[in-house]
Amino acid sequence: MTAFFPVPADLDPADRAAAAPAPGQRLPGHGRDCYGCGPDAPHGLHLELFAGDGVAVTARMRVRPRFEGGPGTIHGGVLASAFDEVMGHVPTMCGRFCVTGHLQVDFAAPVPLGVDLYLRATALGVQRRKVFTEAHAWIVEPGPDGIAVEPGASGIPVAAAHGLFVQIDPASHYGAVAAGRRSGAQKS
Ligand SMILES: CCCCCCCC/C=C\CCCCCCCC(=O)SCCNC(=O)CCNC(=O)[C@H](O)C(C)(C)COP(=O)(O)OP(=O)(O)OC[C@H]1O[C@@H](n2cnc3c(N)ncnc32)[C@H](O)[C@@H]1OP(=O)(O)O
Repeated sequence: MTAFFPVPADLDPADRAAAAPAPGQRLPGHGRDCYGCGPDAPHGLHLELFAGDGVAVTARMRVRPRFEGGPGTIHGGVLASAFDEVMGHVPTMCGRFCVTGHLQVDFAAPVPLGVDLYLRATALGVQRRKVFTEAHAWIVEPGPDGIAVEPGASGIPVAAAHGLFVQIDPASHYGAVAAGRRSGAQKS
């Protein structure tokens, strides 16, 4: 799979925060209405997120009919959103809250509707407020509970992604957004 993503040579290592959830622990997500991870988002992805080893986050997702792009296949933007969400949680494993500055996806194979996807995202390193990430997605067999588990040898790699996430202070960042909304922007 070809990818063009400039990664600075002088990144600092991304250290796992002492308070990060243990590997395998379900992550709570960050908002019930979040398009990516919120259980109450009616059209959302309903990603289930888990802490991985080191500074890694994994996710599983069923490709619902409402995610269609080309006939019978996932919309590329939906897969990009899934990568955004799983990589967006990686900085939290380092105790940082970040927003997406740059997101890049390489699509390697079509993803049929109805399959289960497994995603894994890791940190490549940090530089000041920037956290560089990469992620991969596989089609996997459903697990015992009916949804995807870690890909074994039978996992089919379908896409990869890179991201640059920028650390913010949530109160001031979202406070400024809310102030802008009150001053006239409409939420539809
Ligand atoms: C209230 C409750 C909170 C509760 C929290 C609970 C925990 C939850 C846990 C986890 C959840 C996370 C899951 C989320 C998943 C989804 C994430 C999304 O989809 S986020 C939506 C899309 N993204 C945006 O809307 C950003 C919009 N952009 C901005 O706001 C700004 O541009 C921002 C913050 C990204 C940067 O602005 P500046 O003014 O603060 O900083 P500057 O100086 O411009 O950039 C800092 C560094 O980053 C580089 N940079 C910034 N943008 C870049 C870009 N696009 N490409 C390359 N470099 C970039 C700059 O060159 C600079 O680098 P140098 O340190 O100087 O080397």
